[in-house]
Amino acid sequence: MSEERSRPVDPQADDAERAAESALRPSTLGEFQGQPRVSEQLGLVLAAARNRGAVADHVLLSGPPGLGKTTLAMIIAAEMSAPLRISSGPAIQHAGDLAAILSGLGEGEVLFLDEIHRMSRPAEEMLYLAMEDFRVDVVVGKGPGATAIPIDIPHFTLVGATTRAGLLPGPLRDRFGFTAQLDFYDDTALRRILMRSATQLGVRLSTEAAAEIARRSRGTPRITNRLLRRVRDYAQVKADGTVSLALARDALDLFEVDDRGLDRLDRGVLEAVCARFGGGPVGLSTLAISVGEETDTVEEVAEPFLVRQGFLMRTPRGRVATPAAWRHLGLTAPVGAPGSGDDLFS
Ligand SMILES: Nc1ncnc2c1ncn2[C@@H]1O[C@H](COP(=O)(O)OP(=O)(O)OP(=O)(O)O)[C@@H](O)[C@H]1O
Repeated sequence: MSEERSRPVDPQADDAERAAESALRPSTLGEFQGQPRVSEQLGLVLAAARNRGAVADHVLLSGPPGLGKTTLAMIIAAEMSAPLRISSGPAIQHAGDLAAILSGLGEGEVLFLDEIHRMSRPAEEMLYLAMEDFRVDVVVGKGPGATAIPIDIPHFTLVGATTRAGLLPGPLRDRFGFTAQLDFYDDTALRRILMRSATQLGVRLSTEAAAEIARRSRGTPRITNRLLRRVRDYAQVKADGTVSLALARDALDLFEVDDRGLDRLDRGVLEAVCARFGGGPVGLSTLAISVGEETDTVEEVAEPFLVRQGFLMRTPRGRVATPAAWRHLGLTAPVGAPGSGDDLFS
């Protein structure tokens, strides 16, 4: 398990966690919380396909990890009463891998390709034809004598998922009939997810405790459910299993997730910028050394959330703490420092 993977606020999951998650997945669009626009649009697309007796258009789901792409793929298959096949871009390195998957599909099935942006180029080109004409060209032979034999494949719905829609080549993006960009969830949606998951797990959760866990979940259902499991563990060991507000706070404090969802790494980065570098600007590599982490970890794991929360700015001269960062740490910015009120923020 990597260092980041052991963070309670890591938006990614390993296989063991995915298995634990499967019990908590909503199975219908009605149960899927949040993302109201995506839900409504997708509901319409699927209902229209059902009414026509046709397979649904190909769907592209994009957004950060843990926001529900896999869950939506499962819901699409369930709503279309179709079996779901699951594969991923990294598993398809040769066009032949994809040809095998496609020719093994049944009529109307849903194929979920996670991390579709990581598929190999030849496989991607095969997918264009498959998506458009439900056909694959299998190349037989080599060199000048090679011939492409067209093979019809069943009509299917491709659900592609990517964390980086911008990395998808235009021709692939254009072949999806419906594209949904998933956004971070608001606290109301996360609270609803929590109340449902708590019922599923047999945890008695007060509404105040749910609000507290939601607030610390970084807008990500995966983190919400993980924090709930840890709070549940704490409640089972330290109390009678009932989760009150005070108990939720104690549990989350123990796991070092603060009241805005920052963990030890995030706070370490902010504290370094403020306390050691006077609020910045400080260069990425200096910052990484001062918190004892790799630059990649600081840049890819901690910073995106800190920037999104308005605690940190990336400037051409380096990282700079905002007034909100000083306030969050309970520190006062020295006069003249970024974030002190008499500088660029004032
Ligand atoms: N809208 C939602 N309502 C209820 N639960 C949700 C919702 N979205 C996600 N979840 C829960 O969050 C967890 C993670 O969701 P999911 O695996 O679908 O995310 P993902 O976007 O596919 O992540 P990754 O990109 O890492 O594959 C699951 O346990 C799922 O049940």
